[in-house]
Amino acid sequence: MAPVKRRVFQSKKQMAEELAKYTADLSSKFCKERGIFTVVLSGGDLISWLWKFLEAPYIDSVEWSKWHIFWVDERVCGWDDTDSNYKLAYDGFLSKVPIPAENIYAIDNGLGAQGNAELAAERYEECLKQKVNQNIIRTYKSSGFPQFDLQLLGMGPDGHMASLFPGHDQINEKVKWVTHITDSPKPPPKRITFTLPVINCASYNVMAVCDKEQADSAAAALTHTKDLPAGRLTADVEVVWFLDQAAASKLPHGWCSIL
Ligand SMILES: O=C1O[C@H](COP(=O)(O)O)[C@@H](O)[C@H](O)[C@H]1O
Repeated sequence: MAPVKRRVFQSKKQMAEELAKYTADLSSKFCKERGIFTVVLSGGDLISWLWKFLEAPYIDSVEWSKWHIFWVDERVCGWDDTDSNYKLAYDGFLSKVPIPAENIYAIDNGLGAQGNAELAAERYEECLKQKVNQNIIRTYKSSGFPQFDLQLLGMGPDGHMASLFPGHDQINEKVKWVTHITDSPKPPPKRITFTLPVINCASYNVMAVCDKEQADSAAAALTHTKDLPAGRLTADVEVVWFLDQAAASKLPHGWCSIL
C-alpha cells in the first residue's frame, strides 16, 4: 500500500503554491513518459486552490495540450447548473488554461439535466472504458480498473470523499467503475461518483483539506479512529494530504511538520 504523507501549510496561499508545484512536477513526469497526463478533479473548495496555475511559471510552462481532465464525482445536473462540478471547474480553471476541449470529459449534459443518475453513471463509465481502449487512460495491473495519473480530491466535514458518504453503501461497490447516489446527505441528492477501487488505483492521490470545520474528520481519517471514506484513501504510488494548520489542528502532536 502506498505511503500516506501529510503536508501542513501555514496558509491556503502556501498550500495552493505547493499544490501547483506538486502537480506541475507530475505533469512533467507523465508528459515525458507517455505524452499524456490524466488528471481527475473534484468539486467543492479544490478549484479555488488552483489559481496558481493561472500565473507564471505554470501558465506558460505546463504542457496543457497533453492534459486529459475527468471528474471523480459530479452532481446530476446540466453543465450550466450552479451545482455542477463541471461548471465550477470550467469557470474557475478550465476556461483559463489551454486544455483542448476534446480532452475534457464531463458528465453527459443531457442525462445530467434530466436528473437520470443511474444512466449518467453508466454513460460516464462507458466514456472511461472508451478512453482506456484508446490508451488515454492506463489500467491498473491485472485488475482492469482505470489508473489515473493524479487525482485532486477533497473531503467534507463528515469525512466524505468524492460522493462516497459515511453510512452509504456506494463505498462498498467493488465491481463498477462509476456508481450513483440519489440520497446524498449533502445537497444535491443525485450524484455520480468513482468507486473506491477506481479512486485507489490512481498513481498519485492528493487530498486537499482546509479550515477548522474539517479538523475532526481529518484527524479521524488519518488516525483511522473512525471508518470514514476519506480514511480509506490510498494509491498505487503515493497519497499526500495537503492541509492548512486549521484542518490539521486535531492531528496527534508531532504528526506533521508545518511547512
Ligand atoms: O460535494 C462535494 O464535496 C466534496 C468536498 O467538498 P469541499 O468543499 O468540502 O472540499 C468534493 O470533493 C466533491 O467533489 C463534491 O461533489
